[in-house]
Amino acid sequence: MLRIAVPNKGSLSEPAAAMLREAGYRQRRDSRELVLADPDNDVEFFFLRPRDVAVYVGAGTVDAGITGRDLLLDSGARADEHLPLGFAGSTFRFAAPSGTTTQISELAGKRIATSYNVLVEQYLTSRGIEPAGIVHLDGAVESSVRLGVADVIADVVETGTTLRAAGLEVFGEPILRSEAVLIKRRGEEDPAGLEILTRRLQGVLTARQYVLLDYDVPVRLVEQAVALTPGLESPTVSALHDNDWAAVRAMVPRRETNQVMDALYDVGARAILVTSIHACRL
Ligand SMILES: Nc1ncnc2c1ncn2[C@@H]1O[C@H](COP(=O)(O)OP(=O)(O)OP(=O)(O)O)[C@@H](O)[C@H]1O
Ligand SMILES: O=P(O)(O)OC[C@H]1O[C@H](OP(=O)(O)OP(=O)(O)O)[C@H](O)[C@@H]1O
Ligand SMILES: [Mg+2]
Repeated sequence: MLRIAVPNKGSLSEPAAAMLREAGYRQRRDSRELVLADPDNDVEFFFLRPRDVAVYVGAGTVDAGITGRDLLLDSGARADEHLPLGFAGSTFRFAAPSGTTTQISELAGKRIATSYNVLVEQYLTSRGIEPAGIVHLDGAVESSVRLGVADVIADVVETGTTLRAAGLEVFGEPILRSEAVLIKRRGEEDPAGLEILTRRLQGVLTARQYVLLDYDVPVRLVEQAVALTPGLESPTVSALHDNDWAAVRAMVPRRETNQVMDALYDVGARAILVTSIHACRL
């Protein structure tokens, strides 16, 4: 049985469960369940704190896990990213009271509050910057400056709403771009079953990122139309009862759907239909 660690709480928990469910796995009904066996799929899920997932994977007591790239790198665990999962996207950034700090070099001699000490220390060391100290906090890091325990913070930023509410402003380049990732133990052969899990999750990613586009187009315009919808390998072109027309089917990136439909219509395609993909194996 493949043993998989999954976040039990926080921003990663719900979307991770949703993705696994879409990939055909059982997921817990009660958020207090700690372990869940899915014998039909030969896997077992362990619901752990998001920050601890990499620790268990690194120790080899579970075979794989879902966590954030930022948490993985901050953990220092002997675990590596295997597949980015496309949700819980965020950046990890420095921020300070609006208008007070504009450059990374100004961090020298400052007190920096964060929940991600390792990420911050590695970043500063690589640039030869010595802060006055790093204050470790568990959360609500944005409040630390107002409450006087730090001069600047380094924290997860998604929309920036929390920073603005605290009167803070980002400065410098992002320290890291993070998202949820599937991780495995470093330097070991892939455990049995990891390939199937990976292929299933890739199937969900593809189903989320692409739609299926069908349209009819006059035969003389097929080349012009398929240039707009090249598909992944090559689009399917089928004959229609009317010999002057052809039917085309191709996968199209979901976010480009409407632009592609407009362009196809301009070329002369008609009966343009969009269908969601429920699951796939490429
Ligand atoms: N607002 C957010 N948007 C996207 N990702 C986020 C956000 N907040 C946290 N994350 C990501 O979630 C992971 C941290 O999960 P964790 O559960 O420890 O914190 P949390 O989501 O802040 O939950 P809580 O603080 O309520 O326990 C990190 O990978 C982080 O990048
Ligand atoms: O840029 P935003 O969209 O505002 O999101 C970023 C905030 O979301 C998370 O906080 P969370 O609500 O989990 O609280 P926490 O700080 O206690 O972890 C994160 O730690 C940031 O504070
Ligand atoms: Mg949080």
